[in-house]
Amino acid sequence: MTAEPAAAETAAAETTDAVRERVQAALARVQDPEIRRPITELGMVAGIDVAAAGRVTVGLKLTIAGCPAATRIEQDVLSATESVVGAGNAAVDVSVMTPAERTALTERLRAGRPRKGTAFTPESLTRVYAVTSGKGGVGKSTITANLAVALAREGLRVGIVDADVYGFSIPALLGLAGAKPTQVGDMILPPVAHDVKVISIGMFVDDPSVAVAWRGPMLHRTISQFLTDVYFGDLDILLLDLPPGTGDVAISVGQLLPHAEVIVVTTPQPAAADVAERSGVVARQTGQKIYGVIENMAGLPQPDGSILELFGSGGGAEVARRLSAGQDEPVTLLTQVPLSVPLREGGDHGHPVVLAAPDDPASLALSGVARLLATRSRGLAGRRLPFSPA
Ligand SMILES: Nc1ncnc2c1ncn2[C@@H]1O[C@H](COP(=O)(O)OP(=O)(O)OP(=O)(O)O)[C@@H](O)[C@H]1O
Repeated sequence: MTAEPAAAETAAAETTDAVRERVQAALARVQDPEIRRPITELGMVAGIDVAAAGRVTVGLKLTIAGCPAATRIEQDVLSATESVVGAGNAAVDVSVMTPAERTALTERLRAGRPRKGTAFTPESLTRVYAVTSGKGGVGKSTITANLAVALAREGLRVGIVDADVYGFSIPALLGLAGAKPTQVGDMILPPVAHDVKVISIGMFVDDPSVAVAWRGPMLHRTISQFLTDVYFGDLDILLLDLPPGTGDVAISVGQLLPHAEVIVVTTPQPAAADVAERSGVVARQTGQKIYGVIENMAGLPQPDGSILELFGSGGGAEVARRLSAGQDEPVTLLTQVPLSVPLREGGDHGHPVVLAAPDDPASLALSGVARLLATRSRGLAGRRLPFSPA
């Protein structure tokens, strides 16, 4: 009988194809941790070889040699393959993309956007908030980091641009101290922490005193590059941590992101209201809208239930009141974040308080603002309307 071997061969071939298909489906669930897209969409699966004995070897192409996420991706590919063919029956053959493959990847990620364009145009669906303060040390970076993480926890796609040239503390606040972005061709992949994509001036300078000496044009170029060359993908919300005060960065952000809305952080000290108000006024002069004020370091709850107003009271409401003067829409005081030891500790350990201690009063205040931002629609600020005046 000749029919039997032929049928057996067909069955074996079908099995091979079926195994390959199932492995392919399993690999489609493996994400590149930096790009956050399935590796199958990124051209990172070079092949799936199913040997006669059912052993499967997956060819994995890393974007660059020494890719920081290499071990994790390789392990995820192995686990995904083993979930189909069983432990011990899978192997991963790792290589690196050729320059041409890398270019194809970056083109695909740019999705037709011109090489030098930013994804964050006024027409884009990403809401942009610039967090600013009149002076340093009022907790602006801590608030930015916690808002970002709380927004990501709400299921939003969130990125942070840390443009605080004098105190780029966002990486450390999110547990990314020392992290460096991966460069794929002319594209920069931002490190990810707690589901938030982060890019910071601090990731590009080894000596912090170097960046502090940067002046307007250099700062402008750097922020512009962050907005064009960094692959954030489709974001729901981009937060910018601005340097305190009213300097060059605020002006650059006004030019590069005219639709950004500003959140002013201040302390309860009425004496700090002047400088906080000024930072808002400058933002407004550069064409941005002020969304609201956050008062940080409000009263410290005491064991007996009383509140110790270490930094006085009323500063946040005062700044909101002054910034509302002459405006059609009042600027609101979004929340008062109390002084909190867990908040400070969370920052020191790179584990934001909204995750580490979600029931802490500071977490509740910040999560409340995050929910507010999460449910706001993009609005029309800075957006070109689809008609022109007659
Ligand atoms: N509500 C709070 N309770 C306790 N500590 C706080 C609170 N907010 C901020 N801090 C602490 O205050 C210090 C300054 O905070 P942070 O670095 O966020 O300020 P900043 O305004 O971003 O400063 P700069 O602009 O100078 O970088 C940090 O040690 C932080 O942990």
